[in-house]
Amino acid sequence: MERGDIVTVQIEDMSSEGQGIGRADGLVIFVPHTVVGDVAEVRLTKVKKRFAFSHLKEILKPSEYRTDIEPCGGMAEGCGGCSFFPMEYGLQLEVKEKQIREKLRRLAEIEEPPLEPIIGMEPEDNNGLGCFRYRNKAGFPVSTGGIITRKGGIVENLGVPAVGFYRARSHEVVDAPECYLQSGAAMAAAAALRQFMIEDNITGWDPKWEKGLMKQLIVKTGFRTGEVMVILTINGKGIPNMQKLAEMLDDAVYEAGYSLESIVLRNLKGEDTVAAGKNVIRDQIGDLTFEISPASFYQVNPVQTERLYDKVREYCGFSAKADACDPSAMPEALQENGEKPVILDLYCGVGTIGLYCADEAEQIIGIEIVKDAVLDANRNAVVNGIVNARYICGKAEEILPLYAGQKKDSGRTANLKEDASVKTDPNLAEAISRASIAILDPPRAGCRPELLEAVIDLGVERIVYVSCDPATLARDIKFLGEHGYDLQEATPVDMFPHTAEVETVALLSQL
Ligand SMILES: C[S@@+](CC[C@H](N)C(=O)[O-])C[C@H]1O[C@@H](n2cnc3c(N)ncnc32)[C@H](O)[C@@H]1O
Repeated sequence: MERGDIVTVQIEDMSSEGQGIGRADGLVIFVPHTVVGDVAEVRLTKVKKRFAFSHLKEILKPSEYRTDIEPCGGMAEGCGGCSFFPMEYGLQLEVKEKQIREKLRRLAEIEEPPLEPIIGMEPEDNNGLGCFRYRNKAGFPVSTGGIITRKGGIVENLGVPAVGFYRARSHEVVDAPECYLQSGAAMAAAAALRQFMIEDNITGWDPKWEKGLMKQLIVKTGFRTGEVMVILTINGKGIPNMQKLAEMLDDAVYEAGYSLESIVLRNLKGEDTVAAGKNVIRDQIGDLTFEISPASFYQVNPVQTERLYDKVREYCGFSAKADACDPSAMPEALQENGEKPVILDLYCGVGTIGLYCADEAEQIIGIEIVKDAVLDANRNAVVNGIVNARYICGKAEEILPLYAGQKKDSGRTANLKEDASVKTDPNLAEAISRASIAILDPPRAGCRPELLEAVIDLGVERIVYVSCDPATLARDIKFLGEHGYDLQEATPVDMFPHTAEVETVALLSQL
């Protein structure tokens, strides 16, 4: 078969990027915008030895698993964000669970992975919106279809402002007056910015010439507090008529039922300046309050975050948040004397997971690379009256090995590994040497081997691994398995309905 051939395929499976997978003439064929059970006519666009990519020409027979919900305006325009949207939500969950099982089989080499059923969203979640409008963070790229520089240096827009999303597999910005995933506050702020750009003839970022003012709008919403932060990434020092924009954003967010608490300008180097209001917004998870800075990570699906963190508590050996610690579920060494464990919260962000478990810990020690997030984490401990949490700013894979090295070399302190830039604190070193639980929640790339080796050297009893990429999770589980930590159980949590993304929490312990 070759490029340009027209082929009929039955879709049998889904790829981790959300494309349908069919077979013809011994070739695996990836087909966008299809669902398991569809029969589709496709044109091959790239043909390799074993697989081919294709363009969907026509659905000849629709799958029974197709949703009957109309796509939103953005999707109709080609927004590539919701690749799982055509599938009924129940099938989305099945596909995600299957993908994790297969990754654990293939990459972690576990024949029968101990995988629990995926935790999906319920129809009554999110004030009855179920698995829609669940996101508390929206990032809208901005464009005016390019810009042109006239004689005399006057810069003009070539098109009208689009505040939206990238077209699938491209950097073209698609305007999206509607999106099924974003909060009302995010969509209202996007509409206000679009209107302001039209009225005040503001230029949009043009990547070709690296010119134009407005590059990106980010809206963070505290679902439990209603507080909203708007971050505008701009190519310049300020926005002409900023006061007018601030008022338009404030009115729009208020009308949507939220409260605009902060407007931040971010330059192209990623440096933030508060243009109006506060430098943080607040939100709540369970009975705890969190302050979140512009640059800090915060989980995007608040309903599922509580379920995710409750699963983390369960895997740490703690019972549900409101109940007392269940001693029979605690790490063995701690069961005898009823001691509480020292918990490492690695890649801790604003401290959420560790602080959520702090009532059952002797001490929480968090490590995080983003300085503002570490400052947030320290304040969040204080805001919640938590006194047993400490935070270190730096790369987890550099900091933890320094401390783990001390435990390994104990008795030979003269030979301690020392890094000129990072001084180890003897009190922290003593606490870290007694850590019995390590919570790992790395970015998509997973953990560096140096970090995993340090966790292994510390000899913790439990590793609770929270992952947003099943492939790197499976790779790290394999590594940990080779060093004495067995996968006991894993639970997928659907943090990102309608997209191909999925979160997993895994419990590993020593053999
Ligand atoms: C997936 S987030 C998890 C944050 C937090 N546990 C939560 O639930 O909100 C990953 C965090 O790791 C941080 N990070 C990324 N690379 C890191 C590194 N090498 N060392 C420490 N932290 C890192 C990011 O800034 C981010 O806050």
